[in-house]
Amino acid sequence: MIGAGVMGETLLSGLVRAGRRVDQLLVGEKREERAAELQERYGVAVVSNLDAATKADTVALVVKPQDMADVLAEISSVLRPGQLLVSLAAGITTDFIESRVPHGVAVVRVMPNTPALVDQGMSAISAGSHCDEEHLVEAEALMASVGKVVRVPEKQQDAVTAISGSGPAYVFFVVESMIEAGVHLGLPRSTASELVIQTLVGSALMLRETGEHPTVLREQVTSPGGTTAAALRELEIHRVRAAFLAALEAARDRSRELAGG
Ligand SMILES: NC(=O)C1=CN([C@@H]2O[C@H](COP(=O)(O)OP(=O)(O)OC[C@H]3O[C@@H](n4cnc5c(N)ncnc54)[C@H](OP(=O)(O)O)[C@@H]3O)[C@@H](O)[C@H]2O)C=CC1
Ligand SMILES: O=C(O)[C@@H]1CCC=N1
Repeated sequence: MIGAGVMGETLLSGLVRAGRRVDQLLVGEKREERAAELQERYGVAVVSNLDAATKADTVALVVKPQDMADVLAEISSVLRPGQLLVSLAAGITTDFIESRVPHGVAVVRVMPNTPALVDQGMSAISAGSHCDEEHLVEAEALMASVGKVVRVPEKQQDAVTAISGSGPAYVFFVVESMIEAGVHLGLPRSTASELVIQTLVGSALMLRETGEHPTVLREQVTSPGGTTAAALRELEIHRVRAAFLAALEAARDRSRELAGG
């Protein structure tokens, strides 16, 4: 693994929880303090990027999109055909990577998300042009250590990034907003937090376990002339639905821009 920040460490911790042998993992990390932290926390060997790329059959690239070109320039000379590069970077296309590494290196683009930290991640994967089924299965197995995995055509990855990649942030934003509103209504902050978090978890499980359309579930809560109808009217007046559409379009567009630096 090259790049062990928020997402890299999330994946690393998941691999360790899933029982991957730590002696088969290598992390490329330059900062000494961070290297020591990772070594102590997971017992994983922290090496140079070149070392990691030389020794590993599969290299997960978990650096920021803006650092990807530099990292590829650094490791390209030791990469070989058949080796698998799994990129978790937003916006970076398989073309971008393939044009910077030796011909025949297999590339898989992945869009993960942070609920991977509690093994409830959502990853979408897409094959590059030198990728066979075995490479895809390998990338799938990697991401399945931390949650659910789907295959998508690469042209959908910017939209996926806007939905599930960035999605946890929108959910946390809604949670924050509801807790603050609860405090405004006079609830102690701890009570408001507990109510909101359990409501979120319960609603999420209902969606998954009933398989019902969210509209049906929302209608079940909305008694005629009641409290929910009054609240939803305000959300419509404040154009929350339109705001979500604009927000997701902005995220998709930013993903498209990122490969350009
Ligand atoms: N956070 C998220 O929710 C998600 C992130 N992603 C993708 O994951 C990638 C990483 O994001 P995130 O973890 O949030 O970002 P972070 O900034 O937390 O992590 C990036 C890491 O890469 C390291 N790094 C930078 N340059 C190099 C280098 N040359 N060699 C080795 N390591 C290097 C950084 O080290 P240092 O701090 O020392 O510079 C840092 O630890 C991004 O491409 C992002 O698009 C995808 C989906 C979700
Ligand atoms: O904000 C970002 O760019 C990254 C990609 C998806 C989630 N975090």
